[in-house]
Amino acid sequence: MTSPSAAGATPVAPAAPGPNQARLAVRNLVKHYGPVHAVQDVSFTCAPGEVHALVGENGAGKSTVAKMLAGAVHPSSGTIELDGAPLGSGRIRDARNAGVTCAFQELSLVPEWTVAENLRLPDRSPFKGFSPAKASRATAELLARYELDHIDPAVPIGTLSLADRQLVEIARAIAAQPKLLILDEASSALAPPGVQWLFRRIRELTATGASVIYVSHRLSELAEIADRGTVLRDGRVAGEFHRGEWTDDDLISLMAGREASRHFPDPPPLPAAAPDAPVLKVENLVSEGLDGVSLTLRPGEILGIGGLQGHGQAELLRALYGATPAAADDWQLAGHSIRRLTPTRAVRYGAGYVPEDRKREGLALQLSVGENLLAPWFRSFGLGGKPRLRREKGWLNGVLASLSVRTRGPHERSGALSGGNQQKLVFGRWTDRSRRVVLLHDPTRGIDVRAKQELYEAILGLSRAGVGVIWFSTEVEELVHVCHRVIVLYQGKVADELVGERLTADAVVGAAVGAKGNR
Ligand SMILES: Nc1ncnc2c1ncn2[C@@H]1O[C@H](COP(=O)(O)OP(=O)(O)OP(=O)(O)O)[C@@H](O)[C@H]1O
Repeated sequence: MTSPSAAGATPVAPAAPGPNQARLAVRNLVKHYGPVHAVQDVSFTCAPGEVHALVGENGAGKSTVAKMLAGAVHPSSGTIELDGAPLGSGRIRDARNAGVTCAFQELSLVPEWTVAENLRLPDRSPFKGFSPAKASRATAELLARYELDHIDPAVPIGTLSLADRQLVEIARAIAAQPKLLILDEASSALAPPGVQWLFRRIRELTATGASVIYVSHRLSELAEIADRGTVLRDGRVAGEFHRGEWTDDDLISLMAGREASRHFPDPPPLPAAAPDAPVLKVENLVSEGLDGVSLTLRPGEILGIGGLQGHGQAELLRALYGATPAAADDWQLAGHSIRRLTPTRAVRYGAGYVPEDRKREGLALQLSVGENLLAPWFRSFGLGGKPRLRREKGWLNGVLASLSVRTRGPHERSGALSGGNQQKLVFGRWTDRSRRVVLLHDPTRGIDVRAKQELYEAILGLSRAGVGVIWFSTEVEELVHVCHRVIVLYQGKVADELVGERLTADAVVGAAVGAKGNR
């Protein structure tokens, strides 16, 4: 550890590399977007075979650095060198030709194209110039080589789960055999087995001498995979850390610029005996991917949904919101008997939904922050459905402040916000709007540690206000610590229900892989 500080990390930029050490050398990088100083004077290096992490709170500048390395954004000033040759022209093609590939959290795949077509996409793809039949065969071989043979090369990529799309995105970046691979929150949609899959791929790649830039909010992943890392705060380098020489609290404090730590708050107590009428009840719910799920949700209850992605969690939440057709023997939502549910009706009855894919389903990026927060109520604003932001100013500013959304205000275009701050908007629209049931699909995905804490508090706030919460999380710890009760889905069915002493991480993971718990 190079640090003189008690926190175990150096609060200054790393020294410039020796001439033959660095594969990647980033020096004094700066990016301004008009008045926004997204990245200021950032320097770091990455050696061949090294995994270098970039960490920081939402809006700290990680993605902007990643995009400059990938050629998607032109730096305002500073230099980027790969094996001594200049990068940073702001052209993706130049970066790719130099041997840089990337996988982003916000997927760059074309939903309507097949898996095979998407894998053929980048210029440096191994399938360039192949006939469709040959490309399809090559895709199947490539998927098999990367342990992804469960994915059909011939299906449109938009029909896959977010996790599978993420795996394809990563596979595509790796298949080009880059010198430098950039993974920007590429693991955020992956459950533990998917993350281990990714680590296997990274180790194979670094064994060939390739370097990896790894952006993630999941500190446990960094401990396992990162050799070194740079902490960004407000666009600047706040410190550097080395494998095995840091603790979660060190990094969190550096990211936040103050003493901070991660803890999981306990859910508020539920009235023990009073069996309030459930705010939601379904018996034998059947839909695509769901094979007869029954559950009840009490007012104020936080019900976690566990299981590996693809076992019906997304389908369950979508069905309960009326976003996909579903039928049940008995279905009650906030006192309404349901035969057929639509999202409009679900909102009217008091339901809210945070979808899996915030960019495709959750936000209209061209609309302002305020319009996105008010989107579910557009109809109630009368003709044209455009809300008057000024009239809603108090509520809007309250939501933005309570979730610490980094924005210049309700009028800012949502597309200009960092990914984590966009995610907060999708959640924020359901707070404090007389909801009875809120359905959450992995809402802390891509969110930094401090923001997670704020989101946990916001979820607890819903619970205290009597709102029933159904929360699917890929982070098992969240389910175990912050939920009252957890049901684990396996192959579209409830495999286990865990509560009290039985609610442990091992039990959730065991049920997720189909192991029989000891009842
Ligand atoms: N196209 C843009 N126009 C204006 N401002 C932008 C643009 N892209 C990013 N920013 C701003 O630059 C800052 C850094 O954003 P960036 O996306 O790099 O953060 P980040 O650390 O990757 O955050 P997250 O963890 O939430 O993804 C933020 O204040 C963001 O609002």
